[in-house]
Amino acid sequence: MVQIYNNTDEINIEAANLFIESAQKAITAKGKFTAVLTGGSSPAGIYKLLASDAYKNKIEWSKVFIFWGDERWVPLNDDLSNAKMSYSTLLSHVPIPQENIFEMYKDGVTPEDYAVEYEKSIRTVLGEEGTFDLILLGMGDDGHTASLFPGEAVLQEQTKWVDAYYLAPQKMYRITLTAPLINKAEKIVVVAFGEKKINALKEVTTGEYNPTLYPMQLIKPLSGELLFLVDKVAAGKN
Ligand SMILES: O=C(O)C(O)[C@@H](O)[C@H](O)[C@H](O)COP(=O)(O)O
Repeated sequence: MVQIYNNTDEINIEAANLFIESAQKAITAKGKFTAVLTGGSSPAGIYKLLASDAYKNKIEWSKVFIFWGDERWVPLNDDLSNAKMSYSTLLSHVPIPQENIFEMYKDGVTPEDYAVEYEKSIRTVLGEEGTFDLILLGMGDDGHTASLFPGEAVLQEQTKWVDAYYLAPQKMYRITLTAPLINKAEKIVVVAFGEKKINALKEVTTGEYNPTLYPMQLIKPLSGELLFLVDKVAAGKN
């Protein structure tokens, strides 16, 4: 479902509310909340809101487990690191135990080996079903999501939950959750705003099925819910 908002602030409030709602529901039902954060620039406003006094006290952070949808294979103090951005805007400001945070990068190992290790961590926390309570995703101007980029072999992956590969156009390794794992989630929230997203959003939501070109089309939850929170600019209504 695509929900259209007037501006980014409204999207941030809705996404933060959905995060709180999912967290409270999961913690009441099973004593823990498993969430996946997205990288890119779009979620910073959501994270800052969640870290604000009005929001952060609504969550029992000791029962929250944080993973990422994807990561650029760079050290945690690099400005390109999705984890670095998530710490500076959210995780450093809330009382979450460090052992509940699963960064998608580790010094001294190869990205491929770490993908295997990361999948093990997911299985340990989530069990063999691999159902995250909430996955936040962004969408690139080209229709990629997480590090599922157009034309890359990772789009074909059916077995692995986590994969790592060299993304030649960006000259860097990427590590990413795969579509089959993402699709097991209870709720998937995609955030997209601004003019640059107009074409991708249109192709992904109303165009022909061509996930090689628009990988976001691979995101089709098995039994969960998929929500696009977009502004009217991205929706082409301005
Ligand atoms: O690390 C990344 O690059 C991502 O997680 C990526 O999939 C991102 O979400 C989109 O590229 C949208 O990025 P923006 O939010 O910056 O538009």
